[in-house]
Amino acid sequence: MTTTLNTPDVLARIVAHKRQEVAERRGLQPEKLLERSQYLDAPTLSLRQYLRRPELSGIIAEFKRRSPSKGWINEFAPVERTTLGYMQAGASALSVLTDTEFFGGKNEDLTTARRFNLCPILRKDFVVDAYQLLEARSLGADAVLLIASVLTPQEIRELGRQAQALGLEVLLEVHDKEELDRSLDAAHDAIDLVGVNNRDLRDFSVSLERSLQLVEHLPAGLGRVAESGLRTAQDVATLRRAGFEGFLIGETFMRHGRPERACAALVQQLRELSAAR
Ligand SMILES: O=C(O)c1ccccc1NCC(=O)[C@H](O)[C@H](O)COP(=O)(O)O
Repeated sequence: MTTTLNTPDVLARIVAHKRQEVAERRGLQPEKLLERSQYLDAPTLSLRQYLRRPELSGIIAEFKRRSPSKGWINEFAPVERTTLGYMQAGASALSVLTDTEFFGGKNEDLTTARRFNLCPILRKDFVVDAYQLLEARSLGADAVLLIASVLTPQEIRELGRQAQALGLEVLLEVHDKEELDRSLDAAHDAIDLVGVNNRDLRDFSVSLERSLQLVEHLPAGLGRVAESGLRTAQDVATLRRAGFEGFLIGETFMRHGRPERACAALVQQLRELSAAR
């Protein structure tokens, strides 16, 4: 059974479910077992550095089957063909949603993407416990998301440090300046990239203005990522001109019967836009 939500406390419900899920998973697969993964000895790839490679588009292409706001987006897209196609289309990195209850993903989606691609992979999930960091590493992820609105600054610092100690990069997600300031004050060194989420989780509306207003406050040393609601090459070009290096795009691609082709078309339009400048 999966869940679609349109209530203001969507994140609270996701997080409550996640805590329960982590407790169950720890019972089934304790840390000792996760530590046996082949990926723990393999080096990780830097998302921050890949986003700065000038020959790449900066796009982090997301594998997202469903969402709390939209329900099913693309139930049947195969992970192998889609993620490999994203990278062949010119994406810089991948994001894989592993949450099952609300997003229809699974851990195996990430390991499948890992087997087929040599690029940074962000494990997109709702981290509330250090167990999930080791789990992310054991699945072959290179980076994890920490969401400022569901963690205290101290939790961000602790989880961020533990992630980095495992070789993972940390993408901190913020919605406004207040979340940004309190997280940076407590945990600057435990963060590698900052993502501004354009989606208002109270009503699910999206506005790129959120990113455009916050970009000047993002520290230059950290990777800068615009997240959610990006639809066109023009959106990406506008955000790039404003100072962003990374562009996280899910639904725009996944809505298409062949998501990788939608990604290729957008990358091509982006090339045409920069050639015309
Ligand atoms: O996508 C949602 O409806 C959503 C609801 C509640 C919490 C998180 C949610 N999305 C997770 C994401 O961060 C997005 O998948 C990601 O930024 C890509 O967004 P989009 O391009 O708009 O699919």
